[in-house]
Amino acid sequence: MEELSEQAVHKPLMTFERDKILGRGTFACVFYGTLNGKPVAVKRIQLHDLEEFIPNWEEIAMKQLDHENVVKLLHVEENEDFKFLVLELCEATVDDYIRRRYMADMPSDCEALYQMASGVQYIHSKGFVHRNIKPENVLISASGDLKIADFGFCKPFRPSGSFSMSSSGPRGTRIYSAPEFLQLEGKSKDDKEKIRCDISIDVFSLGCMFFCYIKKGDHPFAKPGSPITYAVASNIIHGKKYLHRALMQDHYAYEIIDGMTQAVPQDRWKLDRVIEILLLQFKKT
Ligand SMILES: Nc1ncnc2c1ncn2[C@@H]1O[C@H](COP(=O)(O)OP(=O)(O)OP(=O)(O)O)[C@@H](O)[C@H]1O
Repeated sequence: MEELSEQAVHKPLMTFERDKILGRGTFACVFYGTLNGKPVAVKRIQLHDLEEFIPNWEEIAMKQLDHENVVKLLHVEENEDFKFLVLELCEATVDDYIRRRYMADMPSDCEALYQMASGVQYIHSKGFVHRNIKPENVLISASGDLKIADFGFCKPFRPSGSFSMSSSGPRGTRIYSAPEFLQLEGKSKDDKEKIRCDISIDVFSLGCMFFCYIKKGDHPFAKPGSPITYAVASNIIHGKKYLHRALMQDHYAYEIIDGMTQAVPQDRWKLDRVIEILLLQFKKT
């Protein structure tokens, strides 16, 4: 009895405001809230959207992650209907920034790319592949730091770096997905299970994002000046890249983005190399 009351005293106090929605995703709604009186973001996930016999990798991964460029999970609660992930509060997404909806001071482009690459490299170092890197899933903190978020689609990978695609294929927007990932669409569950992908699918998505970040919304697989449409996914599959039409070849990021968006996974740059070059560039400026 005494133990119970002690637990009750120490249980963190979480609140959230139903009318203060910070964002919505396919499976969750994120509210402004507090944890022990401090401002936080509360991601509310309907329990029936979580598959019963499949581990909840979002929660498992986030509990293990602690890095300045990864959104921190502070607390988890559950009731009959919902799971609540209490997250460090951020101000906006990279999508808001590239669409010019977020106008606060930001780090230099080079530092921003470095931060995003460091976050993804850390996630890989902990044995997880994110699989949904896109501008909506990188958050901006009040101090202007970039943080990788939304681990709803992440998975652990084997020491070889590979993982099976099982029932999954691209989710939501497909314009940041690697070609091998897009090619899973329409395949049967059995065929998907035979296909192994590796962590370089995150590198591909991050490379596309780097370009969008620098060019404020353009895409390396979209014809410059034309709207980013479904044609992008087809261009990714067929290797139609328009990097040289939109970025000078002597721009420090040209070679990096080109290396990260190679069609063949084995040819794609590793994040160590990306980070090394960004650091050198960063020191020059
Ligand atoms: N920690 C946070 N601070 C502020 N806003 C946040 C935070 N986490 C999420 N958001 C907002 O909520 C939106 C949806 O969150 P999230 O991407 O985690 O949901 P989801 O349902 O998993 O999305 P998806 O459809 O990409 O799978 C984000 O794009 C962002 O606008």
